[in-house]
Amino acid sequence: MTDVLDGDVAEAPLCGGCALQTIPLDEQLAAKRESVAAALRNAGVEAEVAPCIDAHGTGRRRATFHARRGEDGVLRVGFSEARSHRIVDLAEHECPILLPAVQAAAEPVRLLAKHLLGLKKPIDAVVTSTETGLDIDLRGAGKIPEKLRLGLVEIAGQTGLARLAVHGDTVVEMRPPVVRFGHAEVVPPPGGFLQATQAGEEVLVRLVLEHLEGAKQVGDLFAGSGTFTLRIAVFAEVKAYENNRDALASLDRAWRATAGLKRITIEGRDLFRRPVTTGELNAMDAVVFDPPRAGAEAQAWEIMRSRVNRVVAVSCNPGTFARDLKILTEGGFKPGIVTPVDQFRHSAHVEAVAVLTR
Ligand SMILES: C[S@@+](CC[C@H](N)C(=O)[O-])C[C@H]1O[C@@H](n2cnc3c(N)ncnc32)[C@H](O)[C@@H]1O
Repeated sequence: MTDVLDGDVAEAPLCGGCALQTIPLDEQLAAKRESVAAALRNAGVEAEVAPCIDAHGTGRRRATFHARRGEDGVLRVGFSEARSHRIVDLAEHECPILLPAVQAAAEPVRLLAKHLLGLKKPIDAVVTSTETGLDIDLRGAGKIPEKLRLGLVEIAGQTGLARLAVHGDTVVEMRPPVVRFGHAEVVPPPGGFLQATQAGEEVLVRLVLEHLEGAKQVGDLFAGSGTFTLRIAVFAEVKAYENNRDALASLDRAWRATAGLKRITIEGRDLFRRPVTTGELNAMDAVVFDPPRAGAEAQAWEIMRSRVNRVVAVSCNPGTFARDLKILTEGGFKPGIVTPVDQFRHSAHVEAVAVLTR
């Protein structure tokens, strides 16, 4: 079953990001569930794995487009072809996974990349659809000469972008690009992390909040701009840790501007090098962690040695998820049901949420 996720399928689709496009959806979901179950079995973790929840919803609200000039001199904007550097141009192909607003962002990106053609650099554009319009962060351009920056501002205005940034530095903000986490309005940093689909965010939040029921002091580790923190703060005080200080500043501003939330304290910290210590953890009655693909190994050891007795683990990598859960089980934690969540339709990616108690 997991072979399906290797993407080695007959009639592989044109675009490399969607290796599973020809596989029926129920088989994709079954294979994703099995990849989580297999990773847990291989790590020696005994846990029941629920069916995979389809969280594609209305589509991906965030994508990275490549803008490249081909050997024929034509500028193309889109995704890489399977096993190739050629670009599948979004002007010629409708992408089956993107929100329409994100698909439409290919045209502003084309104008922006065309404007920067003289730099002869491969440009990537991180595109996010927000409540107030498109937020685009261009990467790969290096330092932009002032004259070219003015042109970028003009194109952003003509195409109605909410915000345009280059390498995370805002070039122009026509309107703050707002996303809503519960009651809080958040303006994430340019290119900052957001769950890939709105439906995915809602499913992950629902599971995390269910697993935290009754907690009063919660640690949110790898908190980003506060996807979980700002919802948890409705019923518990939260300490949020994250190494992206701009994301934490967005979280903090949103907390200060939102009535009715309990106290949130933030700390910028590299949790791989300096995990939250047992002493700090002992003041919490539950911890959530949602690390990048490398997982939360150093953090799992600290939690295992602490007096915390409830952990909610969220992950985008079954292998490191299983490894981290194994560490926790060695400290006496027992996993409850593990729920796989699919917000990356047609790709091999899968997320999982588990609660562990002792
Ligand atoms: C999968 S995202 C989850 C973010 C947040 N929980 C959410 O749902 O929006 C992982 C987060 O870990 C942060 N991160 C990556 N490496 C880190 C590290 N070494 N220490 C602390 N945070 C890190 C990233 O900046 C990102 O915000």
